[in-house]
Parts: sequence; structure tokens; C-alpha cells
Amino acid sequence: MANETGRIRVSVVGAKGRMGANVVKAVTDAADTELALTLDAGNDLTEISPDNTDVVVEFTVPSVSLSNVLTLISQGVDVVVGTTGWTDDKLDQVRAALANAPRADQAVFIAPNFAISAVLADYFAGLAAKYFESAEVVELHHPNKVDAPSGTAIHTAHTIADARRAAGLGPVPDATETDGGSRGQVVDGIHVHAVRLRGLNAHEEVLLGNPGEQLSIRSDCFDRGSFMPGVLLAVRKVSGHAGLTIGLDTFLDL
Ligand SMILES: NC(=O)C1=CN([C@@H]2O[C@H](COP(=O)(O)OP(=O)(O)OC[C@H]3O[C@@H](n4cnc5c(N)ncnc54)[C@H](OP(=O)(O)O)[C@@H]3O)[C@@H](O)[C@H]2O)C=CC1
Ligand SMILES: O=C(O)C1=N[C@H](C(=O)O)C[C@H](O)C1
Repeated sequence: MANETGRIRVSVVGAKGRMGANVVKAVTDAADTELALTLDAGNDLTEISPDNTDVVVEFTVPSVSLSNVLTLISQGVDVVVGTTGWTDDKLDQVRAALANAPRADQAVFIAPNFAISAVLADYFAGLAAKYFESAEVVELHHPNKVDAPSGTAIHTAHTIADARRAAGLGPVPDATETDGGSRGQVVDGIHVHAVRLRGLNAHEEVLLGNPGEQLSIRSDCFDRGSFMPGVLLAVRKVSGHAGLTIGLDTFLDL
């Protein structure tokens, strides 16, 4: 979708945040998008409508994202979401809202990660998982992050678990009898470990092991600019994909 200038009008929710501020700059700088409204906590999302906006980009906090997305659907605009914290129940609520949306072709796109390195790490982990007895995920982030483990790590754990199930693999080998929390969170049978360290930005390592060998798949996003090509790709694609779409891999030729 585009306006009479040929540019996609993009509003940003969470515009003053770390990601939102980068999105405002990316949308302003790109030739085929133009910045519409910028909103943050305390602003009224019903200011956003098809009169001023084609696509909304939402980067806020997990506790408010569902409510924001439901409001934006009822406002009749397409939405690209980068905020984490999505459960099956929340996704079902989005699907139900889309089924009753003002426009029949309305679209919501949610991505756990917009960086090509992270999307490929997840994809490669899914390809490799069936060949290894053991699999664990380590995610490492800046200490200002409010959620752990990361949305990306949760997604990667499910990707690995799905591949293991499809290959008929059983549980990962683990003789641990006492833990005290040191073995991380178990997501779909896969242990996920979260590091929070000043100096880091967003990193993930998938460890796959067999007797006598190991494969490591690692993504390092040193700068939030790494997410912007993926965000802009989603902004350009979302309006052609009615309903709920999840994961940037759906817009890549993998
Ligand atoms: N998918 C991806 O590729 C990526 C996803 N993320 C995810 O994006 C989310 C945001 O991360 P980040 O930018 O670092 O977080 P920040 O805390 O820097 O930004 C969040 C922003 O949302 C605002 N906000 C809070 N509540 C509301 C509300 N009800 N309505 C509108 N705005 C609100 C905050 O305002 P205030 O501070 O005033 O409360 C703040 O400006 C996280 O879930 C993170 O995990 C991050 C990087 C990449
Ligand atoms: O909060 C962050 O910074 C990030 N959040 C996302 C996540 O939880 O997976 C994506 C990326 O890891 C950066």
C-alpha cells in the first residue's frame, strides 16, 4: 500500500524507545516510506487511522503489546510488531481480532527478530538439529532488557524441538540431579540460558553436540541498525499478506 506520493505512510508506536527511535530514523531515511505519527506511553492510539497511516511499527514492552495491536487492528491499519512476549493464546487473540477487522485484507506481521543473522541462525539450527543428540541455546543481551529468555531464543528452542520431533529424536541426554536454576529455562525440552552483560547488545549461540564433535551457530547483532533492513522489508511486505504472519523467514527466499 502507498499514498499518492508512492510512499508508505508509517506510524511508530514506542517511538522514543531504543528500537522505536531507530525505526523513526530508518523510515525517515528510506526513499519509499514516510513518517506519519510517533506515539509512546500515554498517547492515544486511536489517533492512528487509515486517513494518516498505512502501516504501524510497534516496538514497546511485552506487557502492553497485545493491547496495542488489538487497538490498532480495530483502527483499520496494518501492523508490524517487533515486541516480544507472544504466547499461543495472545496470537489467537490477534487472529480473532483480524477475523473481525474493519478491512477484510488487514494484516499483522510479528517477528521475534528482524536481523538477517538471527533469522538465519534460527533457520540453520532447524536444519542441523536432527543430526545431533544434544542441543542448548544461549542468548546474551544488554542488561536493560526486561524479558528473559529472549523472544528469539524461545523461537529457536521451538524450531529445534520441532526438528527433533520430526526426526523422531527423544529428550536431550542430561544426567543432572541437582540444578538450583543453573541449567536455564526449559523451553519445549530445550535448555535456554540468558546472559545479561553491560557491553552486549543482542547475541545468540546454538550449541549442538554429538560424541566427539560440536556445531556452534552464532548470531551477533552489535548495533540496532542491524534490525532495520528487516523492519523495512516487513513494512513493504505486510500489506500484501492478509491475516497474521509470523517470522521474517516468510519474506526471505530461504
Ligand atoms: N524483533 C526484533 O528484531 C527486536 C525486538 N526487540 C523487542 O522490542 C521491544 C522493545 O525493545 P526496546 O526498544 O529495547 O525497549 P525500550 O524500553 O527502549 O522501548 C520501549 C518503548 O515503548 C514505550 N511504551 C511503553 N508502554 C507503551 C504503551 N502502552 N504504548 C506505547 N508505547 C509504550 C516506552 O515508553 P516509556 O519508556 O515512556 O515507558 C519506550 O519508549 C522488546 O520487547 C524487545 O525485546 C528488540 C530488538 C529487536
Ligand atoms: O530486547 C532486545 O534487545 C532484543 N529483543 C528481541 C528478543 O527478545 O529476541 C530480539 C533481539 O534479541 C534484541
